[in-house]
Amino acid sequence: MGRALVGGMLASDVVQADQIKVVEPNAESQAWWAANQPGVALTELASAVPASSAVLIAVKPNVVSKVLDQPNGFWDGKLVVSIAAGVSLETLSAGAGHGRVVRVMPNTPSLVGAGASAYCVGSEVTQPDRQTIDTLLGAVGLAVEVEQSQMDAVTGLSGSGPAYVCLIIEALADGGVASGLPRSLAMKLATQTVLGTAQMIQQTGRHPAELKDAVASPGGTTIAGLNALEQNGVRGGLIAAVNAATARSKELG
Ligand SMILES: NC(=O)C1=CN([C@@H]2O[C@H](COP(=O)(O)OP(=O)(O)OC[C@H]3O[C@@H](n4cnc5c(N)ncnc54)[C@H](O)[C@@H]3O)[C@@H](O)[C@H]2O)C=CC1
Ligand SMILES: O=C(O)[C@@H]1CCC=N1
Repeated sequence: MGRALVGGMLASDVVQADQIKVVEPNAESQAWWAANQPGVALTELASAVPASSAVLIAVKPNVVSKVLDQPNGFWDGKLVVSIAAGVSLETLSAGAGHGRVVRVMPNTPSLVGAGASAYCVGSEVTQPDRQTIDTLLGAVGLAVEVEQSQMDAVTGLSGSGPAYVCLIIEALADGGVASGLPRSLAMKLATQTVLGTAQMIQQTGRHPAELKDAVASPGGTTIAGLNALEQNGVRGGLIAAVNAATARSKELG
């Protein structure tokens, strides 16, 4: 996720590579950064943080406290931003030793500038800090401020959502193959159908139910397909997916 965010921010020109330092202990991942983002410096936490105004923590949730556990005063004056699922503002504040902390839930389409991020802020976050966050996240897609109480549900919906949509696209393509289309054509058509439908909903502002009804001719093909979806519980399955991921985000916290 850190790669997607940095990649999207660099592509949008909102930051330059020489403004970013990456701390990454894993050798394979270091090699990825060197090969794919050669302008970004790889360094250690002890030298990166004192030279920076803001820090983005993009490690697994159970590693956040370990990263924050540094000598007294280490995080003073730094805007500390975490994207870890379930890790609360209170945990971030306790670790950083101050309330200038931000909890973000981004998603992977940030890599192509089409992300959806929601964030909530700690007690000492200033208006300019908010603008910094809006600028950085806004450069890679939609950025909205929410209440912390909404963060687990955001995680279950938009944070995990790209995986659900990938599964749906893959399954649509499988259906095309099952019905006789070559794999590459089926994948192209499935992907463009999901992209185009999302754009149509966004640009027309019309309710998905209305746009769905407009596709379904009486006695036609679409209503036969919709009937199969309802019989197989697709609607309930997606609702259950968001609920399960929301519950897991609560557990991680
Ligand atoms: N993958 C996703 O779509 C999303 C992930 N997130 C959050 O982003 C965080 C990272 O998730 P992923 O990118 O999926 O995991 P990942 O395992 O791909 O990335 C974590 C990275 O942290 C590095 N790391 C481990 N210990 C470290 C340390 N002490 N200092 C610096 N780096 C260290 C690892 O080597 C690895 O490269 C998680 O907290 C997750 O909840 C949030 C939104 C979406
Ligand atoms: O699966 C996860 O835990 C992370 C958080 C949201 C998306 N990926």
